[in-house]
Amino acid sequence: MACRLLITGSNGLLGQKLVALLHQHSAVTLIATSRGPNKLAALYPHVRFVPLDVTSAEQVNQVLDQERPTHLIHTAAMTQVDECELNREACWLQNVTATQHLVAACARLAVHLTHVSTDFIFSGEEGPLAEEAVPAPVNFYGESKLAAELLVRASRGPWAIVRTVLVYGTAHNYGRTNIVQWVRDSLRAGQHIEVVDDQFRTPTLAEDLAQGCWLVAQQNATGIYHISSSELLTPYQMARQVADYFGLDQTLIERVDASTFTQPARRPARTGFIISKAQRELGYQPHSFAEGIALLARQTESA
Ligand SMILES: NC(=O)C1=CN([C@@H]2O[C@H](COP(=O)(O)OP(=O)(O)OC[C@H]3O[C@@H](n4cnc5c(N)ncnc54)[C@H](O)[C@@H]3O)[C@@H](O)[C@H]2O)C=CC1
Repeated sequence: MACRLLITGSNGLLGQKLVALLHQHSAVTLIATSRGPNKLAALYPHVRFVPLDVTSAEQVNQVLDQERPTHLIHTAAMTQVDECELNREACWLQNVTATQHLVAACARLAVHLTHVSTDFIFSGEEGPLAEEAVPAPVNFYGESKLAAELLVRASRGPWAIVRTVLVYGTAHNYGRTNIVQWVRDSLRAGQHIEVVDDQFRTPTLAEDLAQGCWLVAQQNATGIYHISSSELLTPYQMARQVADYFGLDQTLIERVDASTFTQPARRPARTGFIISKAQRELGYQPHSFAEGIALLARQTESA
């Protein structure tokens, strides 16, 4: 299938992984878009880049009219949960209003839209969750992402929603850490860390999420898909695996409850996904957390 794929948020973690996955694909013409300058210009000079702030309806329409994609993967979002809680207007604009613009433009031009969503639309009482589970967000980020989902689901055009969980990975010029590097670097520095053992997630390797989004777009799949790993782990269990892999001092890791931390936004306790629909229908096959650690080690350890 020849496809013109437009990616929003191409400077972000998932956006970068999608570009890395698809930049040499013979059947794909990539159009990377992002707010601000292209962070991938030096790495992938042959990939077309168009600046796009998705909160502007005018820019969205202009870029889609000009680029005429057949598929669009919408990764751009305000993703920092506490920031969303504290700055609700900006969060709504970036997560909901922007999605509204994209839904309208994609429906108008019959572009297949893959929208990326989150486990944080759920209350976290009964994970792991299947696609049919009933959403009930416990924080503003979750509310905004649920509102965006509802806009996508009401679209007259072809749409899919990929929900994911606790994404970890490394990206170029990215400035944010992840659970694997945070634990490794803290323990290497001899720092004591407190890690929660009463929240459950199925952590997602960023490369797997990119693969899942691509499988959806490539197959013109429609509907909702849960894309993560299949291992339900607490951050404490993840930290122990990281320490084990790198041969670091486990006694520096203190097991705590989430109530130890005061954070602006509440976190759902038990999410994590059942991914059998994506495995069965799309052929999605995620890495284990142990494999993800090993991959990240290869990407980030100096020789
Ligand atoms: N990272 C995680 O643990 C999880 C992420 N998700 C979802 O996955 C998707 C991708 O997340 P990540 O790549 O990890 O996030 P990220 O924060 O690394 O990337 C998001 C990108 O969107 C860009 N962006 C924000 N507002 C924009 C605008 N108005 N116009 C253009 N670009 C804009 C940001 O600058 C950033 O580069 C998001 O929809 C997020 O809600 C869902 C669950 C967990």
